[in-house]
Amino acid sequence: MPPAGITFTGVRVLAGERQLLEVPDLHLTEQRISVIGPNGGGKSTLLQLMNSLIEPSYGHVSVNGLDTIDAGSDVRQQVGFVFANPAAQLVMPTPLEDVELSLRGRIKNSRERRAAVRDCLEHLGIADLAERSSHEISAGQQQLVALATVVVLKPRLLLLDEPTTLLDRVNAGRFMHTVEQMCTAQQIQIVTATHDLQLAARAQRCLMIEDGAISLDGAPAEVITEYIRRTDHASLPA
Ligand SMILES: Nc1ncnc2c1ncn2[C@@H]1O[C@H](COP(=O)(O)OP(=O)(O)OP(=O)(O)O)[C@@H](O)[C@H]1O
Repeated sequence: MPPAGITFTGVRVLAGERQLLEVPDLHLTEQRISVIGPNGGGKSTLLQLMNSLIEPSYGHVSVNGLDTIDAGSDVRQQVGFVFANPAAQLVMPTPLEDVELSLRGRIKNSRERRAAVRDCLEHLGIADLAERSSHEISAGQQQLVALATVVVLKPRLLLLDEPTTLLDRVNAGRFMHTVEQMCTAQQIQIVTATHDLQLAARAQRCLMIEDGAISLDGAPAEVITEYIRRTDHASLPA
């Protein structure tokens, strides 16, 4: 059995001469991890390294024992990515067709494929949306459909990059509750980058990233308290 979790070893990401992120040594095995920190700190860069959307300039990232460069396509099969804006992930007229599109390469038989789609929508509590217009459903519903297009592929790791930015508090809470229930049931690891500190507090481990480095790493309550302390101070007018 390959080692579970995500490992960073001697990782540096450069854009030209500029260093965007440095992660010398990190091993993430907790089921729910949150990543917080100021704009431009490097949260999205960290997530994108985990599904080989970005390759490290130095060092290695591995997911469940697979190197993200040497085994990039295998890693992408294990990793699902949900972005802030669901509209970027929904391209078909209806949720049913969008989720089915994800499965085209996996299940050739159309009846089996439809059944798998309906099953997934059912699990996420959005079966009633299957044939609605994707453009007419609410932002919260669209985000659940975007999630469905990813989880129908049964990833082992789910990366959420500011997934509740466009949602109100009630829908944000519902969305994360659905994600957490499903991921716990299916043993999917979740890494969530977010500015929503209530959401970040729901994780088992929290990383704070600023200026391209992990500055705090530990229990969410402690990391978040320290983040608030530092930023309260910084946000006071001179
Ligand atoms: N393709 C790129 N080329 C050059 N620089 C980039 C690129 N992508 C991101 N950066 C820079 O890398 C740094 C980290 O950006 P990143 O998007 O990871 O931060 P973030 O913490 O997710 O920010 P935010 O909270 O604003 O989404 C920023 O300085 C950004 O300008």
